[in-house]
Amino acid sequence: MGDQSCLVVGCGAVGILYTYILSHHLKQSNIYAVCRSNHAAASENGFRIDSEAWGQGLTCKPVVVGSVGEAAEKHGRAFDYILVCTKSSADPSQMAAMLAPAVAMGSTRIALFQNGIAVEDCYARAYPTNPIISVVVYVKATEVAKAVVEHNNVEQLHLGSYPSSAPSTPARELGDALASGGASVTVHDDVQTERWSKALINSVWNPLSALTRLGDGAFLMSDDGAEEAARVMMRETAAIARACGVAGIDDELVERQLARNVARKPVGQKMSMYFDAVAGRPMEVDAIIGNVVQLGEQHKVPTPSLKLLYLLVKALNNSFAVS
Ligand SMILES: NC(=O)C1=CN([C@@H]2O[C@H](COP(=O)(O)OP(=O)(O)OC[C@H]3O[C@@H](n4cnc5c(N)ncnc54)[C@H](OP(=O)(O)O)[C@@H]3O)[C@@H](O)[C@H]2O)C=CC1
Ligand SMILES: CC(C)(CO)C(=O)C(=O)O
Repeated sequence: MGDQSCLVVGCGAVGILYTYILSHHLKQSNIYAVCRSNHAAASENGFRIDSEAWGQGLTCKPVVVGSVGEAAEKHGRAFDYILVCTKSSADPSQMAAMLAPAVAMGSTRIALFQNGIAVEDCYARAYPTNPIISVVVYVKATEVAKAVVEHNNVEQLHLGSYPSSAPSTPARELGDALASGGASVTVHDDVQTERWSKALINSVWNPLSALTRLGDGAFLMSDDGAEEAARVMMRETAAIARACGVAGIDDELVERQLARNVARKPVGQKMSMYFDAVAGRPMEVDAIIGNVVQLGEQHKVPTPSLKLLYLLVKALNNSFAVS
């Protein structure tokens, strides 16, 4: 991948972390970063990361652009890789269409560094002959100032091709590049098990965090019935995963994931949806819970608790547009 080119779309917390990682492997002049609100700061100073895992004051200077079109024009040809690191709160089909000037049909590898379920679908539909790489991201990182990211010591990526029947080489090669830059990477033949394993957490705890404004531990302390309510919703997500044919998502895994929340009593962790909610920003409602509920309906899985959680968080999201 050394001489290859990469376009990063969505240069917030996750985009900046993995631009930095790739800058160890690719020439910085071959890495283009589409920046919006942090365009001025990134153009002037590049990206800066303070990480408990990797060190303080880390920097990299990709080619900063304001749009995908500008990137394609400056680069003069399509990119070998596109990393999509936006939140999937906007219409994903619009985001997929937006990539077009930078994509060589059939060859540009499009990697989605995003939370949620079925986030790959729009990209696979828009670019049916391109390799799509699904990336499940475990980090805790925040853009604390324009183009400056704070990252704790958690970092783990799970990669796989989408659909899982597609050739695994693109995911393996991107995995090798990220690992050689210092990321912790596991490449899977079927990454959907990892996606759904994380969805057990995100589909339940992100909406709970946004609606209650509590960390997971504090939610669990709020009532004797809180743990059972969370378990029921996580089990509903697991049942949908199984109905979709995803292996390894059983109630034992639900208990292992729930144990992490329980261990964080009495305060715990607030999820990304909480931070979007308090800022009144659009939340990743469809990707994180809406698509899960929809798949449940398609497969006729009864999910009364998860559906109620979805309706509540969707209404909260709508309130940001009207208030
Ligand atoms: N941060 C974390 O710890 C984790 C995040 N994730 C997931 O990773 C994904 C990215 O999250 P994160 O990095 O935190 O999000 P951020 O909000 O920090 O960054 C998103 C970036 O995307 C940019 N963006 C949005 N739309 C566009 C667009 N149309 N064109 C160009 N840029 C755009 C935003 O620009 P602007 O500032 O102008 O809005 C922002 O810079 C999400 O799916 C999230 O759920 C997963 C695990 C952990
Ligand atoms: C669960 C967590 C914190 C993991 O990174 C996350 O994905 C989120 O907050 O959306």
